[in-house]
Amino acid sequence: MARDLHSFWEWGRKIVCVGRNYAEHARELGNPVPGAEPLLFLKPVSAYLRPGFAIRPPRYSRRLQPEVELGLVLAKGGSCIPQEEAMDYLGGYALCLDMTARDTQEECKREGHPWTLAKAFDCSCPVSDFIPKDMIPEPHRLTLWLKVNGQLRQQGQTSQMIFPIPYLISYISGIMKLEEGDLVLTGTPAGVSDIQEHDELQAGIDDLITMKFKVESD
Ligand SMILES: O=C([O-])CC(=O)C(=O)O
Ligand SMILES: [Mg+2]
Repeated sequence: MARDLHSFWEWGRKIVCVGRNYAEHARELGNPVPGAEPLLFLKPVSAYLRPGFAIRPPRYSRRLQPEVELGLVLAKGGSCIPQEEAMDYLGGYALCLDMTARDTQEECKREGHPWTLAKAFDCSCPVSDFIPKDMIPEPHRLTLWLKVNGQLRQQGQTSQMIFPIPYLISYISGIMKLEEGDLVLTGTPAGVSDIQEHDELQAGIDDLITMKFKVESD
């Protein structure tokens, strides 16, 4: 039986993240722009954080950065989904932050280690309410934005994605089965920057949806 996607973070199965899907962001970190294939990594479902709860930086990082991203919520599962059918597998969207311990990520890159410590810690996936698919008829014509303490830090158009949504669903499902309730983060536009304790983050998709999170450490 189909489950209620409005609470997908409570029962969803996995979070698949796409990296460097906006050329300008890849360049701002001095990374190569992906060639033929997207860059993928995973977050566990324990990374989910809902508005009302504070973002708590991991103890080993001094440079925490939010990345505003469009999330895709799967309504049904499949393997090797053809691009032409990919949108039928989508149930809707969510606004997400891919919280990144940038100093840890730089060390992982230097050492050739996986990004788990940099990307998969508790609180590393703040997520908005579920947005049903029919509320976003043109997902490649959205503006994603992020303000820190009221100041605009990131603003980007989903039209700038290197790999568009149907391609991503098809590509990922050819590697790992996508399941109902899975979330796909589609990468962040340019403008990432450090945040500090007590900062207030506000992110949005145009004026369609917005969410707020405070940064606290204990
Ligand atoms: O850490 C990175 O820059 C890769 C990434 O997640 C993104 O591009 O959204
Ligand atoms: Mg990201």
